[in-house]
Amino acid sequence: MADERLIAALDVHTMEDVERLVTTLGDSVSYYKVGMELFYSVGAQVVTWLREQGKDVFLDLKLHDIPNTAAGGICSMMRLGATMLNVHASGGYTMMKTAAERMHAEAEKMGIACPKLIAVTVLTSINQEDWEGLGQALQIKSAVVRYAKLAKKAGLDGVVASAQEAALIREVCGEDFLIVTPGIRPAGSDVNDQSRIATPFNALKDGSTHLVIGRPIYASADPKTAALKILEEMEKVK
Ligand SMILES: O=C(O)c1cc(=O)[nH]c(=O)n1[C@@H]1O[C@H](COP(=O)(O)O)[C@@H](O)[C@H]1O
Repeated sequence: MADERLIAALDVHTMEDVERLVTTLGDSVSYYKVGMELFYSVGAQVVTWLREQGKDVFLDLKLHDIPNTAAGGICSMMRLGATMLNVHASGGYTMMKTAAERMHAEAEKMGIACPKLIAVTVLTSINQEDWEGLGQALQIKSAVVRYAKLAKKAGLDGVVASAQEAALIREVCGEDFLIVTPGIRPAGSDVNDQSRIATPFNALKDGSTHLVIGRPIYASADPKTAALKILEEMEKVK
């Protein structure tokens, strides 16, 4: 049966691929992530279709712009009916706060449920070397916690962060804060382009509330069995 903590990433670019994967996974997955590859290819119809199948949708378009533009983009995404949306925390406190306030006001005006708004901290593909190459002086962990605190202060519901920072974020941002974690790799699977990775078990144990998992499921020869194995591992942390 589905576990709402699992968000399967639909990193494909046709509706046929989406329909095939969602049908194959059936009741085992109830929450999907639509990212830029799919959204830029097929548009809003994928969100509508997933909602019609009774699925929750994390619309991951990682907005990063001036406050007015990012807030307008978030409101447009909200009108599509997604469950969760995101911006980059590096867009700054004012951008995050403006986006959250406008989203809440617009949801109230429309009389619809407000989606969760979360902030991407430091991408899970970034390692310490990449990070220093950007001229960043803080350790990645310290930067992630700083971004998480800013996101919380700005009124966001949580962050995207690796499992390696989850325990610290939980300590600083409290129990209700969402920690959505990509870079999940079951033991023995390919790391691909990720850097700060963890197994499903360790991520949940360290405080992640949701696991975003792409290739270990959709690129597997048998996606349903891969998902069921991950769900079995997740069951061990309740
Ligand atoms: O916002 C995201 O979802 C995200 C943030 C991040 O820091 N790292 C990251 O991998 N992601 C997304 O999570 C998914 C991970 O996919 P896999 O590496 O294939 O499991 C991809 O769709 C990424 O776009």
